[in-house]
Amino acid sequence: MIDKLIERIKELNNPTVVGLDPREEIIPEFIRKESYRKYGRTLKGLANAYFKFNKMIIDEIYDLVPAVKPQISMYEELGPDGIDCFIKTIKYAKEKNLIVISDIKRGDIASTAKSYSRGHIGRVSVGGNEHKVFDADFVTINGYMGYDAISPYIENCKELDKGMFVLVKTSNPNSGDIQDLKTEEGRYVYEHMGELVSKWGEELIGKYGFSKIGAVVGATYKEQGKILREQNPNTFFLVPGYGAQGATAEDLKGCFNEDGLGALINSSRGIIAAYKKDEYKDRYSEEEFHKAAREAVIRMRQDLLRVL
Ligand SMILES: O=C(O)c1cc(=O)[nH]c(=O)n1[C@@H]1O[C@H](COP(=O)(O)O)[C@@H](O)[C@H]1O
Repeated sequence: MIDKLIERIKELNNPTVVGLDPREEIIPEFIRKESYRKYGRTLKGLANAYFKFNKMIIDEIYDLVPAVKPQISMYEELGPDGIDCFIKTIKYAKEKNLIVISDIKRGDIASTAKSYSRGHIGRVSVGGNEHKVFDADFVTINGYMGYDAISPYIENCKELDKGMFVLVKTSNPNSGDIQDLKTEEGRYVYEHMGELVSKWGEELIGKYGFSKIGAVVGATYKEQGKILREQNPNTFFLVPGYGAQGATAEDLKGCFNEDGLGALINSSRGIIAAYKKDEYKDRYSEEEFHKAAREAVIRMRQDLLRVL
């Protein structure tokens, strides 16, 4: 799947992934009203609104970007209806030939991780009957519990051609609380985690020289991105932080190698809530939120290609 992702990035000349992180406050009123009329102001009503929102965004950007990244928290908090919307969103995105990164950031002991892996990128067996549940192409994983917390996903990555992105240097303001501590050898913890991820992925390297096991490297940490890129030539980066978190194209340039590969840049609020921003408000109505999202994708691509 990492090879397919790289091929799609090359075909579209666009290393962008759109984060599908719906929140009630960014769903346009016409979608909320219609859904609440049908299902009431209920969790089901909001989950239905999320799917309508996601579908309109996907229909507007599927020809421009290689991937989407639904963040499971926004769906989980709505309970079963939210999970149903998450599953329907993944399914619809894949029907539109989009690669799906399920942002689940799971981390647990091997026996538990096995269930996460089976549900999200594997198959669940019921009386010998194999079921695909979430069926994402990639998942995000927290590997700070060590190798046994990620090893159960490797089997599915190998057998079912899936992938994962392991947290290495996260984009949040306090990532340094742990990730910037120094090891006995005098390296930063994030460097050590980067090296572990490289090692964990060395058996899964595809034809473009990148492993199915990638790393999450925040665009908000320019120097660290450059260091990690140099230290881990076979590790593909999922790079959040652009746009809403303040990172710019210059900040993330170091995440790419000299061939302009090696990173997939995420933007969630910057794309799906573009219509609420001043530079879009006067040209797009709420009903045209998906058109604003398309323009935001086009502008992001131009911004990225400017530095590549
Ligand atoms: O795993 C992630 O995707 C992730 C890692 C990280 O270090 N920082 C980070 O922001 N993310 C996710 O990337 C998305 C960023 O959203 P925006 O800030 O709206 O573009 C959210 O879904 C976050 O959960």
